[in-house]
Amino acid sequence: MTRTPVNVTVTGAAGQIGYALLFRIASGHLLGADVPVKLRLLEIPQGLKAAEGTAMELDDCAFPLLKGIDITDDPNVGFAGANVALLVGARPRTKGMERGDLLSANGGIFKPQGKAINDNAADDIKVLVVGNPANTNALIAQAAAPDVPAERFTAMTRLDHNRAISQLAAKTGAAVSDIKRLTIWGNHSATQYPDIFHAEIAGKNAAETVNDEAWLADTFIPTVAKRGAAIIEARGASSAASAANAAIDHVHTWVNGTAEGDWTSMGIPSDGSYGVPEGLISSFPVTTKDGRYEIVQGLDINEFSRARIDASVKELAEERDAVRGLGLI
Ligand SMILES: NC(=O)C1=CN([C@@H]2O[C@H](COP(=O)(O)OP(=O)(O)OC[C@H]3O[C@@H](n4cnc5c(N)ncnc54)[C@H](O)[C@@H]3O)[C@@H](O)[C@H]2O)C=CC1
Ligand SMILES: O=C([O-])CC(=O)C(=O)O
Repeated sequence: MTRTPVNVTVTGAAGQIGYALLFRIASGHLLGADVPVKLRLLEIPQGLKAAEGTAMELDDCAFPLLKGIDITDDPNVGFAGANVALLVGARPRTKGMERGDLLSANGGIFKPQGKAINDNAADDIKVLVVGNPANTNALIAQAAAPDVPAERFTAMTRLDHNRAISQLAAKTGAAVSDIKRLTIWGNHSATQYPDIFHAEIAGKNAAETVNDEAWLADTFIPTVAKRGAAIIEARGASSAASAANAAIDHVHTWVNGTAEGDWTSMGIPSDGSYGVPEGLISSFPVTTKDGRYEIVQGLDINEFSRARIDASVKELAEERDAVRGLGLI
C-alpha cells in the first residue's frame, strides 16, 4: 500500500541545524524507514537562496522517501497542511549571552508562526520548538494558536537528556543503552535540572550506583546545564549536529513511542503535575504511545531535586511574565 506522505515543515532551514537535520528527515530517521515525507522549508528572504542550495543537495541524494520540497518565506504557505513542524529558525546566542537574552530578539518570530500554524496546519499537527529560548518561544507560539490543542506545542530538552546520559555513562563506565529513566526538569537553560534519582543503570538505581553527591552537584549538573555554552566556546558556534539529532529523537519518540520501562524528557505545557504551574512549558519525564505523551506520575521528589526544579520553574515563570509584558502572549 502506498502511504500518503507526511508534511514536515522546517523553519530556519538554511541554518546550521537545518543543514544537519533535513537529510536525516529525508532519509527516514524522523518518522520511520517506511514513511514518505514532503519537506517545506521556511526561511526569511535572505535565507532563501541558501535553502535552495540545500534543496538541490537533497535532490542529489535521491532519497526514496522524499516526495517533494517546497521553499518559501511566507509562514502561511510554509505551514499549510503541516503534520509536523520543527521551529528551528531563530537567532542563536553567541559568546557571553544567556539564552534568555534572546527573548525579545526571537519572540517576534514565534507569534506570527504560531498564528500561521493555527490557520494553516493539518489537524494532527505536532510542533517542536528548537529555537531559543525554546520553552518560552513554544509558549508564545502556542498562545497564538488557540484552535490547536495546547499539548501539541513542545520544546526541546532532548539534547540535555542525551547529554546527561552521555555524562553518566562516562562517569560509571556503563553503556549509554543501559541508562534509562533519566529526567530533565524545567527550562532548557542553565537552571535546568538533570535528575538521576529515578534513573537506572543496567537496572540499578543510578544515584545509588554513583553514590557521590558532590559529583552530582558540582560536576554532573553544571556540565549538562552549561554544555551549550561549552560547545559555543569550543566550536565558536552553537551546537548543530547534536541539536539536530536531538530534534530527530524528540519527534521520533513522540510519534513512535518510548520503550517499555523507559521514559524521555520533553518540554510540554504543564498540567500542574509536580507543582509546576499549569500552562508553563516545562520539561518533564514522559512516556509516549500512539503519538501522545503522558507525564510519568508518582515520582518521589527529594529535597535536593525539589529546590532545583523550583528554581528552574521560577525562571520559566519570569520568562512568561517578560513575554507577557512585551505583548507576545
Ligand atoms: N533547544 C535546544 O536544545 C537548542 C536550540 N538551539 C537554537 O536553535 C536555533 C537555530 O540555531 P542554528 O541553526 O545554529 O542558527 P543559524 O543562525 O545557523 O540558523 C538560523 C536560521 O534561521 C533563519 N531564520 C531566522 N528567522 C527566521 C524566521 N522568522 N523564519 C524562518 N527562518 C528564520 C535564519 O535565516 C537562519 O538561516 C537558535 O535559536 C539556537 O539557539 C541550538 C541548539 C540546541
Ligand atoms: O546553548 C545554546 O545557545 C545552544 C543550545 O541551546 C544548546 O547547545 O543547548
